[in-house]
Amino acid sequence: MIALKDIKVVFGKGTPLQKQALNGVSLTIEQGSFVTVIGSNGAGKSTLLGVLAGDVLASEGQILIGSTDVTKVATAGRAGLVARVFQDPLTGSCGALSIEENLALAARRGEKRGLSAALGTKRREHFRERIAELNLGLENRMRDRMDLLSGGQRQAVSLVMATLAGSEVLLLDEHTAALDPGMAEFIMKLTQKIVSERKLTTLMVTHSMRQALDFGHRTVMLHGGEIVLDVAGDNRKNLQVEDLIDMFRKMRGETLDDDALLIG
Ligand SMILES: Nc1ncnc2c1ncn2[C@@H]1O[C@H](COP(=O)(O)OP(=O)(O)OP(=O)(O)O)[C@@H](O)[C@H]1O
Repeated sequence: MIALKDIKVVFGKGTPLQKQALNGVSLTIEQGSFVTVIGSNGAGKSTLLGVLAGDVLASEGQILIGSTDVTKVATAGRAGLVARVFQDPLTGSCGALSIEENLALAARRGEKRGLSAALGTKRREHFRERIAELNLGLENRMRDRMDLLSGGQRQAVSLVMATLAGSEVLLLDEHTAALDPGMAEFIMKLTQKIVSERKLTTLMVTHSMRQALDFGHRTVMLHGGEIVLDVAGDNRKNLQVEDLIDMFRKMRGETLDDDALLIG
């Protein structure tokens, strides 16, 4: 379970560039629930994921993950609680390390022991099995450097990495946006499988209205650092992509001439 209570985030406080990125966001997400997060550029989506991951500290408010108050806990202190996959496949894994070394590091998140202790024969076999489940043939390339993989292969490995430390919360920051349509579809199927099998509490930021409605249990729209839409159940089932695009138009007070981008 995640609970955000009246979260405010101000960047550059007291400077001419002061920006209120989140303005009183309250959100409770049940264990195992999958929430899609939409909103126009600058709405506060990445900041919302940032306050959950700990790399942005809230100026006001309280954050609970399970029963732990993490409001003042920085990223390293939340590593075993929260996993994150980024838009850029190069972020979140180390290109100079092999697939199995990256997996070993991910499995050790939140712990202090080194890499060599993490790569015993049993663990190597376990990692190999997890990677074989992807059906991408990467189990035969466990000692290849990560930077030899395609963007999609790397995102697939990143998703496996996100599950290894036993975190209950998964944050997905437009993690299919840089992939071709076929690979994006593969990664979304994999995401759904992992989230439901492991009952992960998940927030997925997306610019695709289709993705926002097709995946997960609930959709939240941010605008100007506030939640302006929060739908689940039948209300969400009855929503069409066009309805969301209309809402974007109204929020922005303008006509979108790039609707195709949002539909995709
Ligand atoms: N580190 C920072 N310093 C100053 N301002 C920031 C910082 N991070 C974000 N902002 C500002 O806070 C606001 C919210 O940004 P955020 O990145 O959360 O939006 P977003 O909804 O993720 O947008 P996008 O869809 O463009 O990624 C924006 O106005 C942004 O310029």
